Amino acid sequence: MGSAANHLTNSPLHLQWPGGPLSGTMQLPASKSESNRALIIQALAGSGQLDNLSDANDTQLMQRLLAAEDSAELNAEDAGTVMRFLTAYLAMSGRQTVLTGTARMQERPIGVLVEALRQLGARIDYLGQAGYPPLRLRGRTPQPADTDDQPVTLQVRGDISSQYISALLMIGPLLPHGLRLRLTGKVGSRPYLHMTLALMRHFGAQARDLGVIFDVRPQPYHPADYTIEADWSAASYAYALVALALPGSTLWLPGLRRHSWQGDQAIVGIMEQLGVQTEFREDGIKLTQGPVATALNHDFTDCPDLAQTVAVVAAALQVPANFTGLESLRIKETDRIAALQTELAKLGGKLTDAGEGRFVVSASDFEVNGQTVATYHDHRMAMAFAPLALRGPLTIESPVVVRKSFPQFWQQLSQLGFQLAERN
Ligand SMILES: O=C(O)C1=C[C@@H](OP(=O)(O)O)[C@@H](O)[C@H](O)C1
Ligand SMILES: C=C(OP(=O)(O)O)C(=O)O
Repeated sequence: MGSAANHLTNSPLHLQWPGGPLSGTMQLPASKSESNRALIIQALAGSGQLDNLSDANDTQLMQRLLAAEDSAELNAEDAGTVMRFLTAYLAMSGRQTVLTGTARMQERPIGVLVEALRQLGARIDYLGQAGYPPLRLRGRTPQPADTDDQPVTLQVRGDISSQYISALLMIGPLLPHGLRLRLTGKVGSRPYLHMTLALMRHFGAQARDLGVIFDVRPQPYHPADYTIEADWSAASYAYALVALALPGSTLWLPGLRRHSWQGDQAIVGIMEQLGVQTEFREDGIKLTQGPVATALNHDFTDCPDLAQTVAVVAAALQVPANFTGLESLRIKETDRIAALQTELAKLGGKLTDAGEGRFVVSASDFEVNGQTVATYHDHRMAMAFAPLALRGPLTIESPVVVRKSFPQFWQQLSQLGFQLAERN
């Protein structure tokens, strides 16, 4: 399918729902988080078959850069996992290269990871602002710790991005005596750390969460096969569709598992309160409608990527909501708090900073009537707002942004019956 049919362009995309309940199947992409971990671990483990790798740009990019790892410069674009996981992988293998990314990536911090890798002997320079990409990797000097028989213990902040910790964990089995990470601060996105450990163990490593300490033994990976699960973060947009659609709407989502390694499966419980029921079947889940709660409270510390979807649905359904754990949203593809505030306001919704980490979602006259939603180079802005087209005509700017995690997103909406037209 070419990019024109998928609307992977910068022309604003006009969305309209012809009316009536929604039903059908949404084919989800594979999890980019699982895919990108499996690719790094496979590169360290040797052969083994990875099935259902994501077609997301973040994963295609990881594959391309791993295949080109001897290049003088590698561009991780806007992919956080690619930037962070490759930094650790390449630094530990002593590569000399430059790792860069988009202008936004150059504003996303990486100092915690670089500092930890330096303690493991990696020689890394900042080519721009200290603490941010681009980075020059200049090989690795073996550290005295390599000759002790104790694992290296590093203290790592857990309150900026869990991706630094995942990146370090995955190289742990290669260190002569393993690695111990002592996490400090409020640890965000912890389920992503457990996904990392689960995949590492699948490929033969010994790695455990001991609470404050994560412990990786110096046991090498072995090759294994793995089939990537469908993406629960992407599933959140299907939940939003069912929450916003007329009574009697249903959706079938193949490829999601009851026992998932993805923390964004938390969408099941959150959306139950916003009127979506989940039925697990052997090969996927069926979404149907149910009662809507009168209010919603949720802490997004463990599942930051769901916050935009849930904020938009709560505002549209006029369910007053209290959110906490949104700290990391300001350093993602855009400042997601600011982006949500601006775009919800166009529709009559509000995201108010109530202080001490609490945000309130509210809406008085929420109406979708032809507004244009800006996307700020953020796939999740496009996909979180698009389901509102069930409530009225809507235009999404720069629909191409979805390619980061869900390149078939617009095609899937079209197959469900949405009318899509590019505006120039
Ligand atoms: O490890 C991962 O695959 C991810 C971790 C999370 O980032 P943070 O740890 O920076 O919150 C999440 O937001 C991102 O989309 C994917
Ligand atoms: C934050 C995200 O990705 P990353 O940090 O990997 O760029 C995301 O996909 O929402």
